[in-house]
Amino acid sequence: MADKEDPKKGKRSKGTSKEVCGYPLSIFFIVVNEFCERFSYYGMRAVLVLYFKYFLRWDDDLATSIYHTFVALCYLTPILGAIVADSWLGKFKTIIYLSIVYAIGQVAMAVSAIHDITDTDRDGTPDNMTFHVVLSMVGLLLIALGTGGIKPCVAAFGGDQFGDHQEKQRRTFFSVFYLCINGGSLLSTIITPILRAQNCGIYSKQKCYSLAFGVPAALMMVALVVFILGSGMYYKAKPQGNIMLDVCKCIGFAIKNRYRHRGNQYPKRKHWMDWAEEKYEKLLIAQIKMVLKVLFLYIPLPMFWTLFDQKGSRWTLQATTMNGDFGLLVIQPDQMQTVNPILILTLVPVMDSLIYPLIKKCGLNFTPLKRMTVGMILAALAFVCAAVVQLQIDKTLPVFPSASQVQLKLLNMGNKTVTVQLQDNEPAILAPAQVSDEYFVFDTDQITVLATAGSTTVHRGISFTKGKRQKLLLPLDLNKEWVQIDDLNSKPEEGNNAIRFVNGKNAEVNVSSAVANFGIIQPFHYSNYSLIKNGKVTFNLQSGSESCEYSRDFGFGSSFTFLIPNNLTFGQNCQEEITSAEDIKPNSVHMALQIPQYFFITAGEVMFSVTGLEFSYSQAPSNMKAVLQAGWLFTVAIGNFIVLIVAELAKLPKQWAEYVLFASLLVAVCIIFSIMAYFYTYIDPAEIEAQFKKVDDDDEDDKSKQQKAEIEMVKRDSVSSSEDDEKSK
Ligand SMILES: NCC(=O)N[C@@H](CCC(N)=O)C(=O)O
Repeated sequence: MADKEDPKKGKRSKGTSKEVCGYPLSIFFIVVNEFCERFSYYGMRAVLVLYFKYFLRWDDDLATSIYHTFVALCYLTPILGAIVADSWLGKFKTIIYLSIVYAIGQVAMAVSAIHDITDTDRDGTPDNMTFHVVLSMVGLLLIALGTGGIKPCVAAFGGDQFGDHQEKQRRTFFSVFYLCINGGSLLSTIITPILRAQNCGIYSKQKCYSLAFGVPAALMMVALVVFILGSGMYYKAKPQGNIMLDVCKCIGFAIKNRYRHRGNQYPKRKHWMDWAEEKYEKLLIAQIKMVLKVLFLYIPLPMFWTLFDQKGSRWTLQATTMNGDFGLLVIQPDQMQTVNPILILTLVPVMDSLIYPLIKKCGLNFTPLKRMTVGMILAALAFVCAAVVQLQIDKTLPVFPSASQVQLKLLNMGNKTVTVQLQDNEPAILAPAQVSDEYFVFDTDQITVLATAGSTTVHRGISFTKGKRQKLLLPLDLNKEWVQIDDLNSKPEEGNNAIRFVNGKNAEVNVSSAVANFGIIQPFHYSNYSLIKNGKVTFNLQSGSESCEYSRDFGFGSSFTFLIPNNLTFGQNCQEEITSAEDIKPNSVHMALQIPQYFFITAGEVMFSVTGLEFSYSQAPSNMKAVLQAGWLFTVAIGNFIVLIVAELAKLPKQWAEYVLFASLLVAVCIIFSIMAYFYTYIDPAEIEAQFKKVDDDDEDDKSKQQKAEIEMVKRDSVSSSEDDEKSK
C-alpha cells in the first residue's frame, strides 16, 4: 500500500477514506481494533494472578512478582515499538506484525492452561507443570512484546488520519479512544472471570482458565482482522527516521563536548545541552530541552503506578478472602476489578463537565500538575482504605499452627458424655456427638490424654506431626482405637467450602449430594474433604434401605466436619441430629468494602493518568510526541518494578502494613513532586518551534532573530509560576 501524501506542505490526502460527519471513516476500524485489543489484554490480565496461584500452584508472593514483572514488560516494550515504527516499518506494518506476535502469545496462554495435556493419570491435576509454566511464560513474553509494541503506534496512527482542518475531531477521537479502552476492559473483566469459574476438560473437569485465555486470544484475532479490513482507507505516513536515536546522539554529544571543554578557559553556556550547538541544529536542541524538562518531572511518577497496578494482584488476592454474595449475583474475586472501568466511564464525564468547571468557577486554578498531585493523594488514600479492610479480614481469618505448634480438636463419637484432660489443660466435657468449639494449642509433638466416659477411664500418650491441625475421634468404647485425622491447614481455595463427614454409627453410611459425592463411610471412620461452592446443599445419607436428608447453607471459604451421631435413626429428619464442627469460619467481610478503595484509586487515575497523558502531549515538541508518550509509559514499567523491590525488601509479615507502607511512600513522593511542579514552567512548544523555524526560513546571517528566539525561551523559563498557571488554564 503506497503512502499518499500531498506534495504541498501541511496538506495531505487521507488515502481512500471517506468522511462521515467530518471524521475519516478509517478511524472506525482503529477504534474497534483498540476496543478488541484492550478486551484481549485486560481480560487475560484479570485472571492471570489466579491462574498463577490455582493452576500453576504458585504462592501469593511469587504470583504477585511475576504479575508485576509482566505488566512492567508491557510498558517497557512501547519504546521498542516506537523505534521500529518510526525508523523502519512505519506504524501500519508495525501494528500488523506485532498484533500477530500478540495473538500467538494469547493462544500459547490458552494452550498452557489446558490441564488435560499433561494429566496422564487423569486425576485432574497436570503431571508436567514445567510444560505449563514454560508455555505460559513464552506466551506472556510474546503478549508483552505485542501489546507494548503497538501501544504507542495505534493512538498515534489514529491521530495521523486527521487532516489539519480536523483538529476538533481529532480531540474527540482521543476521548472516544480512552472510552473504548475502558469499554473493552469493562466487558472483558466481567466475562473472563465467569469463563474461568466454569468447569471444563476432556478427562476431568477443572476451572476453565483455557477458555478465559482463549476468548481474549480470539478477540485479538478479531482486532487484527478489523485493522486489516480498514487497510485501503488508511493514511500511512512514511517512517520519519529514528527521532529517539537522534535525541540520544545529541545528548551524548553535548555531554562529551562539555567534558572536553571542562577547563576555566572555556566560557560557560546557559544550559548543558547548548554544548551540542557545534554539531546539531538549535531547533533540535531547544526541542530536547523541552523534553528533558518534562522527563525530569516524570521521575517521581512511577510510585503512582506502583500502587495503581496492585488492583490486579494484591487487591484481587484480598478479594479471595472476602464474601462476594451481592444477593442477586455472586461476584468472583477477579470481577471486582470491573469497578475500575465502570467508575472511569462515569467519572471522566463527571470530572470534565462538572467538577473541573465548578473548581474553575470558584476561582481556583486547577492546573494539570496540581490535578496530578491530587491524583497521587487519592491513590494513597485508596491504600489506607485497603489497609483498613485488611485489618477487618485479619480479624476473621483463622490462626493456623506455626511450624513448632500442634492444634487439636476433640470429637466424641460415643453416646455417653466424655471428660477429657489434655496435658495440664482444664478438663473438657463433651456431650454425645459433640465437638470441642476451639482448637487446643500445644508446643510439643507428644501429649498425654486422660479420658473418662461413665466408669471407663483411659490414659494414653499420643503423638503428632508439628505444624498440623488435627481432630481426635474418641470412639464409643474408649478402650478401642482413637483415630487422629488431619484438618485443613489453610483456607479452602477460591472461596470454596471444604466439607467432610465422620460416621459415628455402627454401620456403613453412604453420603451424596448434587454437587459432591462422599461415598460409603465405614463405621467410626471419615470421608475425604469435598469442595463445595456457596449456596444451599442437600446431602442424602443412606444406610441399608434407610435414608434421610440434611441441608446446609454455605458461604465462602469455610470448612466443616459433619458428624453422623451413633444414635441417629434413619427415616426421621436428620436435620436436627447431625452435629457440625466449624473448623474454618466462612469469609465474613463483604467484597463491597473494597468499593471505597476502588473509588479513590479510580478518581486518582482520572486526575493523574488522563491529565498526565494530555500534559505529556501538550508539552512535547511536534516531532517528539511519541518519545514523551513512550517516556510516560516507561513510568508505568518502573512503577511495577518498584512493587517487586519494595515487597521483597520490606517483607512485612502483615499485608495491612504493606498497604500502609505503599501509601506512605506515595505521600512522600507526592510532596517531592509538588515541589518540582511548583517550579515547572508551562510552555507552548509550537510557539517556540515557530520562532526557531522563522529564523531558519529568513536565513539571516547575523542570526539576530535566532538569538531573539533563544531570549524568548529564556524569558519563558523565568516567568513566574503563577502567570504560567494562568496560561495552562
Ligand atoms: N482504566 C485503565 C486505563 O484506562 N488504562 C489505559 C491507560 C493505562 C496507563 N497506565 O497509561 C490503557 O491504555 O490501558
